[in-house]
Amino acid sequence: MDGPPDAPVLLMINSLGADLSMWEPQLPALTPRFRVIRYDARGHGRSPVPPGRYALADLGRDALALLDRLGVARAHVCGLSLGGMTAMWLAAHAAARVDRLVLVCTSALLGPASAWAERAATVRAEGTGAIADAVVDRWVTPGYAAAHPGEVRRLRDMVAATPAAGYAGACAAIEEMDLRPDLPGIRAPTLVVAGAEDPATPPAHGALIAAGVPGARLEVVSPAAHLASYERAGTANRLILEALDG
Ligand SMILES: O=C(O)CC1=CCC(=O)O1
Repeated sequence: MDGPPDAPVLLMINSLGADLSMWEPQLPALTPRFRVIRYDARGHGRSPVPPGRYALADLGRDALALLDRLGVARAHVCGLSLGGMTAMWLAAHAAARVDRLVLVCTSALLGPASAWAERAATVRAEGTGAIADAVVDRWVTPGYAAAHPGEVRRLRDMVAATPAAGYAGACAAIEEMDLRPDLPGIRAPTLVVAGAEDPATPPAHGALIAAGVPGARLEVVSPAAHLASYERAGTANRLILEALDG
């Protein structure tokens, strides 16, 4: 946890193939105002890696268990991609625990299901190293990659360090997810952030969420690919602060 102990709590949830370090570019801007809780989603980073397929509800209940353990009754929630899906699940199924929502480069329905099954099978057979380059190609724009080779190596290493069973288990959660019916019931004030050049969850996915959640607002950041909060940290931080402070 980072930030003043008595500040409002902000829970940040990582994407598929990432760990809690993906939020490091947010810390200098957010920790003066918020008690920031970052954690590794199940199957990722240093969290346990249960065998088998995960469901989005598993990931959501993990987040609730963490809040319970930390004695946090209610938090703002910010998630990117799979983390954003978990955040939407929380807002829909545990509304009393969620204050405001920031959904970054995410989707309410991310098909085709067969692609997730195939990716999981590849990872189980060959490891996460086999897909790491392709994943990072979707995370940052070519311009950013050319200018920041060290960051690209770091991101690639993060993907490759994700346990294969955890990555594959989380693919199943995306394969089976359809949050579209939940969107109209979300009452948390919601900001949706999309990356204009995101090939994984293009802005149309963010637009669908913003159209479905009452009162939600969409911001499209450019140039930015899937890891928009990493590539365009300054813009993302400003938007997050506006959404949570407003
Ligand atoms: O790796 C990708 O294709 C992008 C992605 C989808 C869900 C997620 O968390 O990352």
